[in-house]
Amino acid sequence: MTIEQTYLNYIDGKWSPSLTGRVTASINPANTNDIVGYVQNSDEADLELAVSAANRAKGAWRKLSGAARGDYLFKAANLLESRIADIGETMMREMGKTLAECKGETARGVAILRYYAGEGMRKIGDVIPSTDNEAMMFTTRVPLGVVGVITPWNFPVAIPMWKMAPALIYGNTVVIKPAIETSITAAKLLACFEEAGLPPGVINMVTGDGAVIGGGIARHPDIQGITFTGSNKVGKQIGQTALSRGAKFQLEMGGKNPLIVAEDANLDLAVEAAISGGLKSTGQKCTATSRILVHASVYETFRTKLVDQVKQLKLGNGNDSATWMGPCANEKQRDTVLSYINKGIEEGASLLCGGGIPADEELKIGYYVQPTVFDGVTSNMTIAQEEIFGPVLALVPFDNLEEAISLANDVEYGLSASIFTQNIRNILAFIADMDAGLVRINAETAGVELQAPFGGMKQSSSHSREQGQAAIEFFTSIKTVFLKA
Ligand SMILES: NC(=O)C1=CN([C@@H]2O[C@H](COP(=O)(O)OP(=O)(O)OC[C@H]3O[C@@H](n4cnc5c(N)ncnc54)[C@H](O)[C@@H]3O)[C@@H](O)[C@H]2O)C=CC1
Ligand SMILES: O=C(O)CCC(=O)C(=O)O
Repeated sequence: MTIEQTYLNYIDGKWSPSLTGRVTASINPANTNDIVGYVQNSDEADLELAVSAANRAKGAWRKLSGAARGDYLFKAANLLESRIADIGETMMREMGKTLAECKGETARGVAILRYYAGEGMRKIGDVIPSTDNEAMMFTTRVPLGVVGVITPWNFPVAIPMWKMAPALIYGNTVVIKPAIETSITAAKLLACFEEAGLPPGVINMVTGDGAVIGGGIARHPDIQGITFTGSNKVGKQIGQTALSRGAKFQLEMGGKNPLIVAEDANLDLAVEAAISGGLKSTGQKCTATSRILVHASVYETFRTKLVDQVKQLKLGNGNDSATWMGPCANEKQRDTVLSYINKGIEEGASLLCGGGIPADEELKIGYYVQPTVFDGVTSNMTIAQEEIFGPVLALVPFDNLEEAISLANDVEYGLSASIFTQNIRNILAFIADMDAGLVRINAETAGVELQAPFGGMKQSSSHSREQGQAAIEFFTSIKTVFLKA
């Protein structure tokens, strides 16, 4: 059904096959008969070439003005904008979310690029009064050098962009290892930078196995900074490896995000937010809602409305405009989600809807899981504690807001959290006491804005922040200058 193309690594300004001679198929999770293309299954020798190229390019790139680097990013943004349809479709075929979501995310990639292109013209330091009145003291910022970017499959454009664009604008060169599942989408992003004329070696891509190429990035002595989004397990390994050799690292990892529905909430809006925040992208967002804490007085009404609407969600291939929810992104993810559902049942939660693979014959060719809602979930259950990364919602009742916030905080994660209420006291208590890097009032837990800092508390991140102007903190070092005639 497709003309399968082979996509290459991008190293030192050239597209090249891996030295291994091996490729891996990128499979459409909505239809496993559809091979999107083949990507390079590289090894450390390929990574070595990419790091050497980035190392050679870094001196000239950092010497350019921020405005000159910004011009390249503006050009890449225009190219990406002109390819939203193609890149959105490629993303949809590689990881399964709906075409509308994929095109929307690609447009978000354009906006991220333009935002950071503009950053090239903004201030990078402060003047600080010296105790010596004949001296001048100020800060400036310098790039780290070569930055390794390790990205997941759930946001194949936005996450690489919000890491690569600030890395580049602040004067670093880049070696990216995208998730193997979405490496063709990544190759199409790299083509935008190539055609924007970025000098050879400034941006490089090596595709392959996580432990080999991602692990190689973490270990490589010529990579000064590593930025990662993905699982806690891998993030922690990368952090430890980077720390042991003194490299800077930034980790964005999991979430177990609560949505609190207070007794005065607008229940229709809260249901809409629970469905959109919990089930869009098949629940595969680190900001996805996974626990819904509902005041006892509105619990039954909320539960009925929620389940009625979840039952109506249409599953299918993201290329069908009637589809609301696509498949899980890969077989392993589908199996993980199913094993969490089974665990929920074993541990005594009641299944209200969903709970398995859909029966529809046409969905048998993909990694689909029914949108699932559990009732009677208590905080000690696995499904209330661990990140599922799938279309599973757990309902938990509460009697007062203090109890709700305490339940909401009773997990190892602290990424995002929402409350639906009209009560200013509730809102203020939630803002003050909720342990999350992103707190949202009368809005769903997912959906971050590119101009604002993003990151989590507790086990959700390495306590750094990405996006907006916060990105400068990771991608540069401060140099304090004391100047006297
Ligand atoms: N925070 C988020 O947005 C994401 C969270 N996850 C969580 O992780 C779970 C597993 O998903 P995976 O795709 O397997 O995540 P993962 O953490 O294995 O993969 C993320 C990235 O790290 C790379 N990687 C894998 N092993 C590595 C290693 N040893 N050293 C360096 N890099 C390595 C992968 O190739 C990919 O590029 C999901 O079920 C979900 O809970 C997954 C993707 C995104
Ligand atoms: O909610 C969003 O837009 C961002 C989510 C995210 O960063 C993630 O899932 O990794």
